[in-house]
Amino acid sequence: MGRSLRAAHRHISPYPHMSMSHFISVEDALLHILDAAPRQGTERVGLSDAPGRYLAAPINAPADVPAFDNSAMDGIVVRRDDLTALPRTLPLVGESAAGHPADRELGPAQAMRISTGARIPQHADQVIPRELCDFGDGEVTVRELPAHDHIRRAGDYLSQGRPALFPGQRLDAASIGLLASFNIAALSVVRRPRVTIIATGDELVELGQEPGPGQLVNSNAYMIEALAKRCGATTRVLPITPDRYEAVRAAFEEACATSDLVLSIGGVSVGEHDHVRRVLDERSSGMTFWKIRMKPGKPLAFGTTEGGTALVGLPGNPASSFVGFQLFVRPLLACAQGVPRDQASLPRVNAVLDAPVQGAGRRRTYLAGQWYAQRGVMHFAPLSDQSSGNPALFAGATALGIVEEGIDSLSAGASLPMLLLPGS
Ligand SMILES: Nc1nc2c(c(=O)[nH]1)N[C@H]1C(S)=C(S)[C@@H](COP(=O)(O)OP(=O)(O)OC[C@H]3O[C@@H](n4cnc5c(N)ncnc54)[C@H](O)[C@@H]3O)O[C@H]1N2
Ligand code: MOO
Repeated sequence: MGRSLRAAHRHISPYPHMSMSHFISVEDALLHILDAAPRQGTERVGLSDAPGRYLAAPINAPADVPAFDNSAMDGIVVRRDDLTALPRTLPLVGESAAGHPADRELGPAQAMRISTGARIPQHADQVIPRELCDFGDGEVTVRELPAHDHIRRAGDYLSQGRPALFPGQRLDAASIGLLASFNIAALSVVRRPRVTIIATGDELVELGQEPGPGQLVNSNAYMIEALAKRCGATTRVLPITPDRYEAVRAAFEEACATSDLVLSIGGVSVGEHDHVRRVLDERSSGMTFWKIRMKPGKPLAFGTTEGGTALVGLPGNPASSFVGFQLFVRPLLACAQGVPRDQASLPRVNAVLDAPVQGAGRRRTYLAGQWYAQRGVMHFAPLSDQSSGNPALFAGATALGIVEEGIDSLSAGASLPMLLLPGS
């Protein structure tokens, strides 16, 4: 794939006179990126270190769940055949409590106290919740027969050997609980992708330094690092790289040696000091594209090295970097960790727009906003200043509203799709 796309890319002039029809669509860009997602190896981790990791191999139930027939209610346990006529009084012959199963079987015309989760004694086949019983001295009267037997049979939830968790599944609290119930203390997960972040720009100063005239803090590196960590990666942020071709090339060289993914920030547009694209092209065995029909985030470069490292050049504007990450890098990191493609992107739902918004002609527009639900209907409230240079834009955003290509404006009340941003 790389070779033919590289050829296609070479055929197209990549510079400013490039027409909009040569820009790649968001969907095509994503397909190319996911085709090149680096494959991660696996490693073993203890259960406490497993939350948020991605399962490497299926986990089958090692035994029936539940492991033994047990009661779903507090009450008594009887033989159903003894309750053909009600009310019926039966002698209480013992108890099966959780953790203390009865040491005897249940005989005919007998009842036994039982608690939720306690083992069903042999020959018993009906639990009666205590609300349907009257207790006397050493006996119990059953007033009513419930419709259900209130017994959780061995293997009802999962039978031994059945697949319970699947490769690519992110280990959340519930799956960690299930693994613990299987008595699994260590397991195989996908190795975390190693991401190196290269911020380029002579105007940048390191966090904690005082910006001089015309300078600003390298804030994007921290935003991108936070996002990459949230997506399961380990991260390394290189010192700020000046706007010199040799410096950008050296930074990429260093990063590629130890990374599954190199993310650069800035210097990817057409300015005289923008060197990322050239370096990325030189390092790639198949640079796949450069410009995407979207706003913000139009200049986004992608390639892969001979060694399989993915290279993404994110634009420098904070909103452009953020959107580029959410649309392309998030799914790339998810797929690299085994998530199926159709689950790798942000969830998309339809919403009602709260205020009028502008589109961007032939580019698809992504708007920062907040979602809320009112009477079962999802709404999208766009934030006020949608400038891609605004570092405050996405700080309060919970959704990305989408204005499709070719739509110049949408009025309040219009329907639009939106992507839901996960909290991070
Ligand atoms: N003649 C043209 N100029 C520009 C075009 C174009 O098509 N023709 N595209 C514009 C668009 S759209 C974008 S997006 C930007 C992207 O440019 P770069 O990726 O080359 O980014 P820079 O020029 O390096 O920086 C843009 C902006 O972002 C600030 N920045 C950069 N890095 C950081 C960082 N790590 N932390 C915080 N802020 C950062 C930088 O100071 C600039 O203000 O190009 C347009 N220009
Ligand atoms: O693509 Mo740029 O991100 O419009 O500012």
